[in-house]
Amino acid sequence: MVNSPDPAVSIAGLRVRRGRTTVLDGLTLDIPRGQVVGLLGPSGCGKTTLMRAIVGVQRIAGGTVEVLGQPAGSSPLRHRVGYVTQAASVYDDLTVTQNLAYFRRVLGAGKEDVERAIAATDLGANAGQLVSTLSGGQRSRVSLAAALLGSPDLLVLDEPTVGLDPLLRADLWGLFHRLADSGTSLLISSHVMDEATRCDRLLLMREGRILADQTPEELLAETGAADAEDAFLALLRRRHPRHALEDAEAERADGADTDHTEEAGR
Ligand SMILES: Nc1ncnc2c1ncn2[C@@H]1O[C@H](COP(=O)(O)OP(=O)(O)OP(=O)(O)O)[C@@H](O)[C@H]1O
Repeated sequence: MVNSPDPAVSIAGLRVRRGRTTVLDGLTLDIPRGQVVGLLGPSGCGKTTLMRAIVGVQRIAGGTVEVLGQPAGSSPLRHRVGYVTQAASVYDDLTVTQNLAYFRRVLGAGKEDVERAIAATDLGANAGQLVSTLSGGQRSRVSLAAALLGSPDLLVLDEPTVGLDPLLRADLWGLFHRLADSGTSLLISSHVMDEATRCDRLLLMREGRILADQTPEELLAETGAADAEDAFLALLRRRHPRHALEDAEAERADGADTDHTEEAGR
């Protein structure tokens, strides 16, 4: 983990509408450099939308997004930001090596990058295999390998560990931390709460808002919860207005003689 005073990403007052929905409504946050930052929250809370805004492919309705000191999506960032979407974005009718050789040429990265990316994602045994014959997990690792070409300064990975077995997940988190140790900044989304403790820092998101922006240790200490899932629920009760309202309504429905001692301590 490398600390730096300049954030990798700096977001102020970000508003995004998708269709008729306001998905992000005034989001402000910084993502530090050289750390593995987890973006966690339930399905539909806006994780992908936030990532799209950071890589500069999302139309925004207001606010600013700066990446590595430049406006998100600007041309100097083209080779400095790697993005892996949830859908594998590699060619089925090419082998792993052919895919990476193609993307390397597009990016203008060095030839040695192909071998390095294959080794980092543990795809050596599959290098000569057509992507159409790979398993889902192997295929998503090819997308990740493609994102590693050219050694980007910021990697934005949308649910990279979905569908992977526990051993592969552990290997990938090991790779993420090695990349962070060498100075890469990583933003990794997941809706699997038990991945929270693998991150240097966490952004917990709910309905387009950031509920928490802290280290896993701080989150557990602050909430007194045993794990990230419980911490998330505790934060929801404390901080999320809609749930606070629902709790209050439930209490009112319970009647005037309810004992509120426990509720007050939350
Ligand atoms: N193209 C679109 N048009 C309209 N609404 C959209 C569009 N894409 C996403 N949304 C809505 O925006 C909200 C946030 O979606 P987003 O994909 O950012 O969530 P997410 O947290 O990444 O979810 P998941 O974990 O399921 O990928 C959701 O309510 C979704 O229905």
